[in-house]
Amino acid sequence: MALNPAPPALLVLADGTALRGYRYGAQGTTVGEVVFNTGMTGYQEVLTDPSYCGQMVLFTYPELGNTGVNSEDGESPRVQVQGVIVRHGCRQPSNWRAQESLADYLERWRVVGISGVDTRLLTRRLREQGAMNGAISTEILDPQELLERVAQAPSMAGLNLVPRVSTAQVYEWHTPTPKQWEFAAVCPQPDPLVVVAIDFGIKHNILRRLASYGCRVVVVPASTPAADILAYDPDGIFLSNGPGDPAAVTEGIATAQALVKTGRPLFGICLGHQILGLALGSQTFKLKFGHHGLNHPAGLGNQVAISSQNHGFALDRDTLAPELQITDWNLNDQTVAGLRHQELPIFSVQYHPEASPGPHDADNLFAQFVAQMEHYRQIQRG
Ligand SMILES: NC(=O)CC[C@H](N)C(=O)O
Repeated sequence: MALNPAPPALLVLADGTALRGYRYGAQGTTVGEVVFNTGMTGYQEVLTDPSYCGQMVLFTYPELGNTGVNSEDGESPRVQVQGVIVRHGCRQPSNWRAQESLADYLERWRVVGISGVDTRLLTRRLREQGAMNGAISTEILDPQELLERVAQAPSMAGLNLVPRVSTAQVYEWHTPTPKQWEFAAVCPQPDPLVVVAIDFGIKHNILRRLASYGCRVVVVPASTPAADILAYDPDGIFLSNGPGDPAAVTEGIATAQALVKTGRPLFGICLGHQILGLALGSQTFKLKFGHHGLNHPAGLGNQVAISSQNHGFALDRDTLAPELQITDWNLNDQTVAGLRHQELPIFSVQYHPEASPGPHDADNLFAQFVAQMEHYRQIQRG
């Protein structure tokens, strides 16, 4: 039985590039910043990562959706991306864990996508000119008309998207990484360390790794003042990943400033790393096309970790506060990938140690956070 051909769809970029393809996901029109992701696996994790809020993801891997989607691999309870761009979108998945096809999943979450477009051409354009806004539509099929929609969209620089994705309620997280996927020694704790995680758009796998390392995790909204965080008497505070321009998250930066003064252990990932840097007086800038992939080398000296990355902004190495020491460079472009405070138990990484796209190289950072919290607790309890 022949499958009905998918209905037409149109993609335009802000520079006027227009490509025709087929609907892959929901009907409608969507506008956002287009970024390319070079990962060969993990599309479900990408699509549900709250850090992608406001962005349309162009997958450079040419075949998407083969393993479908399941109820376990989401990094948050919903699809977060603004749109999906693929070369070939599989409509009939085959995998023992598949519960739904990717196209149906996108449609269920009302996310507009396009397949059948030349993703190599688009990637080259974004590499040459930088990430830019774009639109996908299944209903506006005239390039000029769709381009007018793109022109109305705000630029990512200056956008605070954290309120769109942060939790409204405080909750506790208890679920560790499932046994069949666990790869590091887990230390069960009789008197668990208490971590308050500030949710700027937190990924489930960060919460799972903290639980796997024996922590009791209290997740709080991004707008929670420092005094309310300290009311939990946490052994450590975690600053999560999240979407948008870090410099626009002024409330989070002020909270981090207050927390730094307490001397408690702080650990930041991605947006959390940028917020810690900003809190200490450093500045951020927008990268040309960002880092979105699974194999970015990060390191210093002869130590290199293969890391998963997803960010469009970075801390400016020339404005780093003097008390911050660089622990990792992104070895592709020499941007700052990791920091440690010289005196206080504070450290952060621009990459994602919780992601395990094959390598688990950076998972030991969670052990490092735990060691700092244990040390802090010992000192406090004398
Ligand atoms: N994954 C993240 O936390 C991304 C941080 C920030 N939104 C950036 O694009 O740089």
